[in-house]
Amino acid sequence: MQTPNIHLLTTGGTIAMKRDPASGRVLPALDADALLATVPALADSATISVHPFSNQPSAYMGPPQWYALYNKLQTLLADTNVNGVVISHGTDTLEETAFFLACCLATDKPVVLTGAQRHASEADSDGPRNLLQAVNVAASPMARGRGVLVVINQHIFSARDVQKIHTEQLAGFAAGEAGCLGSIAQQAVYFYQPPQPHKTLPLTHADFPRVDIVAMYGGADGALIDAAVAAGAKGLVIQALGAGNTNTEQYRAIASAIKAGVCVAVSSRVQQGRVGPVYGYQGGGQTLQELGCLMAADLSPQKARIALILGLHNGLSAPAIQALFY
Ligand SMILES: NC(=O)C[C@H](N)C(=O)O
Repeated sequence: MQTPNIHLLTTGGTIAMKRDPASGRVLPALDADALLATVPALADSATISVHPFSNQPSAYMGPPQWYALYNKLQTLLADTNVNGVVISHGTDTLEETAFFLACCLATDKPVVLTGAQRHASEADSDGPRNLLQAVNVAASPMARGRGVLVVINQHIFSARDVQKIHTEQLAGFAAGEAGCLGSIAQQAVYFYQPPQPHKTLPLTHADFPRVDIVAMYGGADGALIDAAVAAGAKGLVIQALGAGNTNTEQYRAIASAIKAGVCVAVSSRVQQGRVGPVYGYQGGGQTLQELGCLMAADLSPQKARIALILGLHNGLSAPAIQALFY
């Protein structure tokens, strides 16, 4: 059997960081070749070509970097000899990059993101194992047609549902009620469900509208919502309470944001479950929906923001953006 051809696109993150002995700081250290060299066993699984994209913390990723990554992936995936792509990435915003790409990359080939919770100078860093497992998934014919995947700690997640749930533990990612799509054991890849069809949105240009996330909390007022509108936000995601609730002060600020033409989506600070028009007191989800707010289903605020950015980027109507959240 022919060895699969996998492209490894390196972006940085803890997987490529080490503690600098002089300063004691954990900093980017491994370039793409050095990262590849941390896993000699990769050569048994695939023929790998490395593509350095960046070497930075994932906190430095955002729409311009996601767009550049998307363009790079379009080129790599067009190569008919390539079986799949692995992207090494910091874990802090890994789910955002994965979701952005999942929303717009139209490909049947596996695109798999991975990272590490422990940096490369820790004796028990999880980076090499995660990288090996990500390559095994990208090389697996069973991973085709499943969109963008995330592989961490022997689990395979969909980009839509995965979330970082622990700051340090190796089992730092989960997918809430949706659960994981599959797992890896002794290098063998298992999926628990058949691939689900999903739609993608084209990226037509490099401009992405400003969309801010504003949190609701006990005693919050509308000042940050007003500030986001004044800063030029075209969209806002409210990180609401519970099933999508705010208070009177935020309700009033949201009403004036909508009047000013800003598209407002409601998400929740609670990690699992959906938002909806449940409560009818002023600021409750029902009253926010009556104002014209969209309900971001079970998407986290950071993913609802990406869906909103892409919906506005494509000039979609409010109902079409609402449909994107599902
Ligand atoms: N574990 C990690 O990769 C965290 C790191 N700060 C990053 O996201 O770049």
